Amino acid sequence: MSPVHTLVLNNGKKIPIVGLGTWNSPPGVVAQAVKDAIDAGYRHIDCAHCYQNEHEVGEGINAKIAEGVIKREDIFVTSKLWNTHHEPMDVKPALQHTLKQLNLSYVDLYLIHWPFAYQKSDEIFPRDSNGKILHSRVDFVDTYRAMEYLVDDGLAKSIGVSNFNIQQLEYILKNARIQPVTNQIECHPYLLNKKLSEYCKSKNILITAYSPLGSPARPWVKSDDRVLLQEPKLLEIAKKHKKTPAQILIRFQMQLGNIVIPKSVTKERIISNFDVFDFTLNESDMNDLQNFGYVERICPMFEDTKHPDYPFNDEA
Ligand SMILES: NC(=O)C1=CN([C@@H]2O[C@H](COP(=O)(O)OP(=O)(O)OC[C@H]3O[C@@H](n4cnc5c(N)ncnc54)[C@H](OP(=O)(O)O)[C@@H]3O)[C@@H](O)[C@H]2O)C=CC1
Ligand SMILES: O=C1CO[C@H](CO)[C@@H](O)[C@@H]1O
Repeated sequence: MSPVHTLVLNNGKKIPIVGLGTWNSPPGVVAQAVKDAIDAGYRHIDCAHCYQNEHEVGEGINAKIAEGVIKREDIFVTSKLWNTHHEPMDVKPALQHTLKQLNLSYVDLYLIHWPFAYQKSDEIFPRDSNGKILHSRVDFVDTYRAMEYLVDDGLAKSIGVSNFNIQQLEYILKNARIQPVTNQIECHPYLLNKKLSEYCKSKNILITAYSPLGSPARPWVKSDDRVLLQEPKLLEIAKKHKKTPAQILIRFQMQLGNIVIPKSVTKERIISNFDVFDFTLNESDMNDLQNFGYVERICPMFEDTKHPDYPFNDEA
């Protein structure tokens, strides 16, 4: 097995650069995907309560621990606090529920999934009788303080945030006792998030890039007929390096200095998406990949735009 390629978080802990995404990975399929990923060399799995498959993800991880392929400490497991559990008193029970689902005693990283809160509910998207999402106001610094206690308790080795904008990060940093180690955000050539990335870099907060392949399973948000994985310039770069377009997009994130979490439940893709350590994109490739122009946000959470903590009102 080749060495695990890692970056160092601002608390000195290591995080494997390439992780397996699990959103939209169906129960009945995802446990095998996790096992295939671990066999292929992945040592980082990105999960979330709202993906509703943590039980099966845990099955995959624990099967590989039981087989002796990995030990618990060899694998980096991330989960995320969902919007319905932002009240400080709900934070620890939410992680305890996730740990029970995963059948693990700690996560390596726990993130606030979004800065905005929904009303407490067992539903992922609680709605009123008109179908409108039931928002609530919880100061996310209060939520974050409850996250800090999870580190004290040893239930989460590191904590961080996801989908936070610069102002929201500044507010966290002003009040944090434990620095967030990462901001997990959408990042790919159609949405580079340059200002936010530069800000995070200046604060020693790593970017974890989600939807790095342009999330092709979300055609419903596309108002344009451009498909990232089929961009002519990307195909040209892939041909030149004898790599797949997906491998180029993953390598692109790595060379930006980001953690990257491509999702797949297809064994061949899981394997090939990890085969990204034996080539380098040159400066001109990197520039070309940063010149596609903004197309659109793949994960805009349109139903939440009126929430005062919605993060994307003044950034592209
Ligand atoms: N914090 C947040 O708010 C968010 C976090 N995330 C995280 O990031 C992960 C990745 O983002 P996601 O939105 O899933 O999108 P990705 O950009 O990772 O794309 C995943 C899709 O691409 C397909 N695919 C995978 N590999 C290849 C390949 N080599 N060639 C062609 N198609 C491929 C997959 O299909 P198949 O599985 O059928 O192979 C799947 O449909 C998520 O799974 C989740 O863990 C995502 C969105 C928001
Ligand atoms: O992580 C995520 C995956 O996609 C979901 C649906 O768009 C989002 O709600 C969530 O943030």
